[in-house]
Amino acid sequence: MKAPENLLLTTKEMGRADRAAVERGVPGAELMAAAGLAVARCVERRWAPCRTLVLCGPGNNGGDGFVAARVLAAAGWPVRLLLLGDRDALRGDAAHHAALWEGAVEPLSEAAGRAAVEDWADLAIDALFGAGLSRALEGPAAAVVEALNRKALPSVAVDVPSGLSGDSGRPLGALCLRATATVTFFRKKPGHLLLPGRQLCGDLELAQIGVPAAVLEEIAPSVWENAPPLWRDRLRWRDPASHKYDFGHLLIAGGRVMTGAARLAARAALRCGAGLVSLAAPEAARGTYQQRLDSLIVLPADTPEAYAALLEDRRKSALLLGPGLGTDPAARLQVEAALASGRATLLDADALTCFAGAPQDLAARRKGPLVVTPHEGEFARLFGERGGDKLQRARAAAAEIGGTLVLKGYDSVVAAPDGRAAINAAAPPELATAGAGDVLSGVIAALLAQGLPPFEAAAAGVWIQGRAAQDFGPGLIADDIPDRLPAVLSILQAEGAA
Ligand SMILES: NC(=O)C1=CN([C@@H]2O[C@H](COP(=O)(O)OP(=O)(O)OC[C@H]3O[C@@H](n4cnc5c(N)ncnc54)[C@H](O)[C@@H]3O)[C@@H](O)[C@H]2O)[C@@H](O)CC1
Ligand SMILES: Nc1ncnc2c1ncn2[C@@H]1O[C@H](COP(=O)(O)OP(=O)(O)O)[C@@H](O)[C@H]1O
Ligand SMILES: [K+]
Repeated sequence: MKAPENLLLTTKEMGRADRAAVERGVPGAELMAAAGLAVARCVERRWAPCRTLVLCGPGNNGGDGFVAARVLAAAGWPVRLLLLGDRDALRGDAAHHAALWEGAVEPLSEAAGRAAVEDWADLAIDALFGAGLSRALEGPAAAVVEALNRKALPSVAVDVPSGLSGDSGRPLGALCLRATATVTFFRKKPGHLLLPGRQLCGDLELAQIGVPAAVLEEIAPSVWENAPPLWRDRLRWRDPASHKYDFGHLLIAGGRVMTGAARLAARAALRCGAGLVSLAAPEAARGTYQQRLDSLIVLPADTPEAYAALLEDRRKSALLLGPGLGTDPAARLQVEAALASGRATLLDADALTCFAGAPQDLAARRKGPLVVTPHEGEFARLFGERGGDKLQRARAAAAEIGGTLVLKGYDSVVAAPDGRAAINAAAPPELATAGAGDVLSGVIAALLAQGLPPFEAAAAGVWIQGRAAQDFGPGLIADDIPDRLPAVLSILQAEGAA
């Protein structure tokens, strides 16, 4: 299985992993002991001993809390433990570890929870609900989470902050803990990476607790955190025998007015290793396109027919349309010609708007590999308002158009039509600037031109663009990104060779 270390598990899949581990002879109580120990170690690493309130729920998340409380108390920390529900109602491994806790078990009522937070605790461990949360927080759990958030008390959440869905990254009701840190086990969940979950988790730590990686084979999950192991071996590097045509020829369609967008894409594509980059443009704009980028080939395309004629050269291995293209009928005809050519095609921005409200038309015209890169606004324009979380919407839309879809943002989702998906968690918010998406489209299109399959090209492109913008800080503009791409590529090349 590809990149198993980056796989994300839904809460249901994590439950299966847990059961599969037990079936393979790893006792559940040991998994819980390791989970609680990891939580305690996280606390010890981050804070000096201080008054620590452990909030335990009625399920196994609470069981982890009992273990963490025991470890910290044994190390001399002042610990109070408040339990939601009846101690006698605890089952299985949670009951086992509760029995090993020698301190007091105080009932968690609304008043007791609030008072402990307001008058006593320096720090809280949230072991109320994890994967088993099935509805909005209410009663004492809601009251204590509300008090924690109001006081902004430092907190470590076990598995997920209570109130959050580990699958969607959204709170199940109005309330969710805003944790300082979250410790999760075996593999991350989509809700740890999707917004707002990623921010509600605070710093995320992943702990290995003894679940054997082999259980992943029977579960066969298909969602990953986007990272190089998923696609690094597909990247192409030059060697002494290399010829520019080995690295593909990308053709970008340039519009008449917004010429900066396609220029940004072209510069990024050249920096990302495409052997040749050509830009087809109407006469009025050709001079502008040629400025400041001598390695770009500018070709005449005054009509959709002239553009289509350029596609007869079979060496053009990928097509990019959208940035600055315009949305007039001629633009739509150009996009149709590209789709009909069967060439690997990336559609962004205006090229997607040409199919507003009619994704079925796009799907019907597609003859070859396709990547589309909408932001939320373009997504809504193309597909209409859709329900579901970001991951669900991206996967459904990708299946519908038969192409790979990148739903952009801080938590970009890359979804393939076969159900594979990657969630990106390595993009700085400074990318929220005009033209950053044009750079992304150039990066992905360059990888398509070099022969990467659409899902890998899109996932790699999203990661590479994010990394190139990392650590720049305030003031980043899209023009800064292309020239920072080579450094990212050098690192990837070195890692691949290692
Ligand atoms: N590999 C694993 O899966 C492991 C899981 N462990 C822990 O086990 C947790 C999952 O345990 P559970 O499945 O028991 O689930 P939880 O402990 O998250 O919660 C389940 C319980 O809460 C109740 N409940 C759900 N929503 C409620 C609400 N809004 N108000 C009141 N009660 C509510 C349910 O009826 C059930 O009794 C994980 O999050 C993790 O912390 C660890 O013990 C280690 C191993
Ligand atoms: N808050 C954010 N954090 C991280 N990345 C972001 C954020 N907002 C936007 N981006 C990224 O910046 C790029 C913006 O693309 P887009 O909205 O198409 O802009 P434009 O059309 O101006 O180029 C995308 O790669 C997107 O994922
Ligand atoms: K929790």
